[in-house]
Amino acid sequence: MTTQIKICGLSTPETMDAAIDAGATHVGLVHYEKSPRHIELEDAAKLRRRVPEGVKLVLVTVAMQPQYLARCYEALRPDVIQFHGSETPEWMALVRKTIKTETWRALGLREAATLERARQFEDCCDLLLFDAPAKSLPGGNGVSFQWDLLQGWEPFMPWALAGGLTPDNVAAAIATTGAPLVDASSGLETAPGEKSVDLIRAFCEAVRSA
Ligand SMILES: O=C(O)c1ccccc1NCC(=O)[C@H](O)[C@H](O)COP(=O)(O)O
Repeated sequence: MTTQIKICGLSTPETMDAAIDAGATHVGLVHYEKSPRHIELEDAAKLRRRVPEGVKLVLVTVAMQPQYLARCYEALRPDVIQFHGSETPEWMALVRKTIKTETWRALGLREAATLERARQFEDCCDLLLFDAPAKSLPGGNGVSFQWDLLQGWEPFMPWALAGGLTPDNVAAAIATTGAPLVDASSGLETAPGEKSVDLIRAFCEAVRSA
């Protein structure tokens, strides 16, 4: 099974095109003002138009208010809404019912117990994104977590791996966890929020070679 690739935190046409050309299956836009990858809706809508059929646009949100989430959805029509804040299963189920789009729940994986607690999201989202626990930001911190926490875990729903992934460590991450989808952001940047075309290409190549 080919590992799927999400390049997250894109903000320019050049890097969006590079991610798509390099074979990313998912491209992420962060709409969260505290992030160095924050993109305004107007600019996000322009990038949305560069995403072809077959590549999924992921809108990354953090505890967004309902009305504003609806406005963002209308502006971007993302294929996936990623919840990266403290959104509850009830809230996510409501969104999924109302907006009828694929939803992902990001979870900071610090201990094995989190994998059990994750079952509460089984019926209210389509995928669990295991990331490093929140630090200065809810996500996008460029920090890996203990991948061996996932060894022996029997997935009860689709899942993905994030947190500190780079072209140099992603093969080991896949070998350790068997992740069906890998998600990277900071590790593909030369400065906070500045994605590198070369690092995007190298990451996608490293996943394909893993
Ligand atoms: O990327 C951000 O700045 C961000 C800010 C707030 C919430 C989520 C954010 N990113 C979500 C992602 O899916 C990242 O790709 C994921 O956390 C991995 O990031 P990194 O460790 O930098 O590769």
